[in-house]
Amino acid sequence: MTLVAIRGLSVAFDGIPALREVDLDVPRGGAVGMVGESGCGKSVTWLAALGLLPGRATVTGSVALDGQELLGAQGATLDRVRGGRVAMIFQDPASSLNPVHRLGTQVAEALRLHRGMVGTAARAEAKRLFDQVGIPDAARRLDAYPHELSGGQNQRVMIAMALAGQPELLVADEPTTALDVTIQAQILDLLNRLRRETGMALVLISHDLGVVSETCEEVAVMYAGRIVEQAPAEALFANPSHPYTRGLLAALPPLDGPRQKLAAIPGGVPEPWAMPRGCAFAPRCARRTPACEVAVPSHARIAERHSVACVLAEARELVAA
Ligand SMILES: Nc1ncnc2c1ncn2[C@@H]1O[C@H](COP(=O)(O)OP(=O)(O)OP(=O)(O)O)[C@@H](O)[C@H]1O
Repeated sequence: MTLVAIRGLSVAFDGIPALREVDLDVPRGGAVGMVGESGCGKSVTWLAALGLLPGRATVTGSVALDGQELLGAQGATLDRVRGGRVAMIFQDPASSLNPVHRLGTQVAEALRLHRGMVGTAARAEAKRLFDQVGIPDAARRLDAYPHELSGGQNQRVMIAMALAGQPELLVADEPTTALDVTIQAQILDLLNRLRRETGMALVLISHDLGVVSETCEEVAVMYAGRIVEQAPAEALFANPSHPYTRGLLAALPPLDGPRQKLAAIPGGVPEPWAMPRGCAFAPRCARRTPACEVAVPSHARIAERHSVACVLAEARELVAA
C-alpha cells in the first residue's frame, strides 16, 4: 500500500526549473533509494514535498501522504507532518543539532512537540530512544553536548530525534556521507534494523548506488532534475538500462579483486540554467544519437515496475510490445 505518492512534482527557483515531473511512490514500510550525482534534485524532491523550500521556489504537482495532499497544505498541517509522520535527517548532524543544548534536552523537545511528553516521562523515553539507536551509556550521553560525541554518535542522536515523532517515513539525506566507511556500514545496519522494528518506511538519498542497493528494495536514479530510471534494486543491477545508471555502476569500486581506476562518467551535471535541449545526459553519453538532442525522452516501461527515460529504451519497449 502506498504511503507517499508523488506525481508530476516540479520545482523552479526564480523561474529556472530544478526538478521536472517527478513521479515516485513510497510503499508503507518500504525502502526507496534515490541516487544521482550532486545537484540532480534528490534533496529538493523531499524539501519540496515537506514544504521546506524558500519562498522563491515555485512548486507544482502533487504529494499525497496517505491520500492527504501536502503541497499547499496549511502550516499547522505541515508542522504536524514534519518531524511527526515524516522525519528527515541530513548529512551533517552537527549542523542540525543545537551546540548549546544538551542532547537529552533536544530529544525531549522533539518528544514534547510531537508526543506531548514532558518531565521524567520524556527523559525515560529519550533514554529508551538512545538505547534503541545504539548509543552506549545512554543515560550519561543525554547530558552531553553535541561536540562531546563523534560524528557517527551524533548521527545516531539525529536518528533518535527522528524516531521521537514515531514517523511512518524517515527520509535520510546522505546520512553516511560525512562518516568513515566502518561507521557508514553501522548506520546503514541501524536504519535497516529500525525499519524492521518500527515498520517505518525509508527513503535513502545517496550519490552512492552501492549504499542504496544494499538497503533499498526500489531505486530511483535521478539526473538533472528528473528520474531517469526506476526499478526494483535487483532489476536495476541485473539490467541497468539508462546509460547514466550504467555509468554509476561502472564507477562503483569492485567488491573484491584488485583495486582499479574507477570508470568515472566524463563531464558534469549541467546547471539548471544551462540545460541542453533533448536528453540532459546526451552531452556525456557515449551512446547518444541525433534523436537524443531533439526531445526529452519519455519514460518507457521495459519490464514490470522498471521504467527508463532514454530513446534506447523506447526502442526496446516497442520491441517488447
Ligand atoms: N535554495 C535553492 N535555491 C536555488 N537553487 C537551489 C536551491 N536548492 C537547490 N537548488 C538547485 O536545485 C538543484 C537540485 O539540488 P539538490 O540539492 O536537490 O541536488 P541533490 O541531488 O540533492 O545534490 P546534493 O547531494 O548535492 O544535495 C541544483 O541545481 C541546486 O543548485
